[in-house]
Amino acid sequence: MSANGDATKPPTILEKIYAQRQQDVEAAEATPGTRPEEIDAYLQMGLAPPLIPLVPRLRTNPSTATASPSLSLMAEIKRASPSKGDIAPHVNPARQALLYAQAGASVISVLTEPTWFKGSLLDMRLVRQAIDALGPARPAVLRKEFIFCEYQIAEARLHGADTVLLIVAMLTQEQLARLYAYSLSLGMEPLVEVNNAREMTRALEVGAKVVGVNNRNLHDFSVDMGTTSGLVDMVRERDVVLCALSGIQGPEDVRLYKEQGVNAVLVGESLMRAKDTTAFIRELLAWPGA
Ligand SMILES: O=C(O)c1ccccc1NCC(=O)[C@H](O)[C@H](O)COP(=O)(O)O
Repeated sequence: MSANGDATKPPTILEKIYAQRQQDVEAAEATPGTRPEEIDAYLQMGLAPPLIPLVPRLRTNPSTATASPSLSLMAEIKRASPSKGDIAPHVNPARQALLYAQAGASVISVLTEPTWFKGSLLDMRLVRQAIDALGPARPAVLRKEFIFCEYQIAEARLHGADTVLLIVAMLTQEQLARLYAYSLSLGMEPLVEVNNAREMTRALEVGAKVVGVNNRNLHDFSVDMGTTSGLVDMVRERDVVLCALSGIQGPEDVRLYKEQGVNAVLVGESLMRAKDTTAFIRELLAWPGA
């Protein structure tokens, strides 16, 4: 990842996370049992659990049959974050995922970064195991990570992810195209995250079918809910699922996005802090009978 272009400036949070994750991945790749060739061997043995495809899953939710347009929920397991510190450090991710799934979430997003978000691959694996009991209508599992290499994608697939996050701001166009293609080769349509028109153009150039616009600027933490609204026109005539990510706090945010043609919302902190998760999801999405 290129630094912020000025060696005299302190690194941004995204640059710090990226540097730490590089060290973490190097350590995992050097550890007997989790070396890249071992992960590949497990995948080739068919040990990764079966996938469900992301796009059809995102096009289905409790209001699909009745409401037009309808909007899907990507519900996040988020123990902590760099901007807010601890949010729900002691959450049981499997139980939380079941609550999300039973309330109608199409995707469960699991932050697996340990240092700032207190997440892990074990959290994601437990989420997958818990929702497997729901059968083929289960939500898809998203590995929410800072991905820069094939290893992290292979690891995600082995541990039960149906999709992975690719953050355009972290990757060169060559890396983005390569990792997008690699994820597809494992059967996973990635969620490609952008924050401005230039990044949206890059996501569309590699053929992304699911694009998330992050309302949070990952360099300075500022949240601008208009970021997603400002990019809707770039995908209006395309076969792209457009998702609004970050900062969503209540039904008014969701209603506006739905009117503007946004297809899904990804919600973390406000879901983790909700006293009654199911009631909050009902209120947020206004799904009939959900
Ligand atoms: O949440 C942060 O503080 C953060 C900081 C730096 C990089 C990524 C960050 N969050 C990851 C996410 O994308 C959010 O967890 C996700 O969009 C949900 O956001 P929210 O609903 O605002 O919790």
